[in-house]
Amino acid sequence: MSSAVLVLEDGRTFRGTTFGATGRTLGEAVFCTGMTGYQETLTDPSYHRQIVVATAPQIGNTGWNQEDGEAASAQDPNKIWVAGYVVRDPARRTSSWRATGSLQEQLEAQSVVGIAGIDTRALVRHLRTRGSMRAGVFSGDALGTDAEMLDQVVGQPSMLGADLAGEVTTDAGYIIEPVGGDARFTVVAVDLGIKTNTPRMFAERGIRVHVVPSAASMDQILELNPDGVFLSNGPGDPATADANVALTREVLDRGLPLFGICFGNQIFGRALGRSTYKMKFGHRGMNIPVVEHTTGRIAITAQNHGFALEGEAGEEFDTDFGRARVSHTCANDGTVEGVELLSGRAFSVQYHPEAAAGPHDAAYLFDRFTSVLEGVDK
Ligand SMILES: NC(=O)CC[C@H](N)C(=O)O
Repeated sequence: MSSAVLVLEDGRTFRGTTFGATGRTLGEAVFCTGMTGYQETLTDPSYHRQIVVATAPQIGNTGWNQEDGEAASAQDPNKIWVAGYVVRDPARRTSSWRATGSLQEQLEAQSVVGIAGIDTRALVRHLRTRGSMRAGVFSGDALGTDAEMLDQVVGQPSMLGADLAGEVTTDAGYIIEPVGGDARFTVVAVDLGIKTNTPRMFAERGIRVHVVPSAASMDQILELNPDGVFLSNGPGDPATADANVALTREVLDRGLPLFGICFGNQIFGRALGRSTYKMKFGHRGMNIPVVEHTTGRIAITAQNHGFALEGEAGEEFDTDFGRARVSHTCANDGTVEGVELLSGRAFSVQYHPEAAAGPHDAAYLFDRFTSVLEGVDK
């Protein structure tokens, strides 16, 4: 272990030791409050270009396994997408019957630069006060004077305006067949950074999923004869996703059922005429309470987002596709967590009903979408 330093764009530095690979990494510093599920977090494509800070003080005790990778579209579902990892106290020993190695070994093998041994509580309080910001982790030959390192940190592009879905999407379309044979329905999932568990949630409900690249055209989608369309989660600024918004508008024009999550919620909202904005520090974790306004029910949800749709709790509005409403908001800060057409044919949420990792409170949304498919005459 040698020394490493985390440099934030406002000039604050945290000195610690190397964790994983040695070298340099740049990205947006964000914090995740999950107590578990670090393997799923590290492999989630939505974290592309972000340096993730774990608020849980000890990380790595269950090592690394061959089952929990969420990087669906990479050659290896265990591909680590985060730009860097910041922890306080790495586990010195791996303890899980599923583990095939340690977290440290995996970070090194995939050349992911991290830092350990810093006061992550002070860092998270700083990010909560000042907001997520550009950062860098430096160690080994990459170490320089504070001024030299800060120059590199502020020289990188901001997450605002970053168009990243094309960097994480699948190169070619692929199919996930339903569990137990015959498909009741076919859904085309637009891969903006889709996680491994999402097609599984459809497959468990008798749905065949065609996962298509983020740049798929409406014609390519229609050739697959879908009963509905799904918009996945993904990295970057939703304000850049104009092509996906245009595609969504075509899907809605045709009256095809639509379901979106996270980035997909932002794109659906934009297709309904709403705009998005960058949040101060976003929502990342597995314990975020969301209110559903039609039922008053609260779900504890898994989340990972830094942008949000404009809107108010329960608000109804006119769109080119009929009347719509803000269906869900966050119980912590009132931000929009879901929108839907009043017709019920299209809806989306800002969180992760597929969990992986996280609570399963919101899994019923996959059942709701299946009911929408059941009700549609093709
Ligand atoms: N998980 C996601 O889909 C994130 C969406 C978007 N990149 C955001 O940060 O808000």
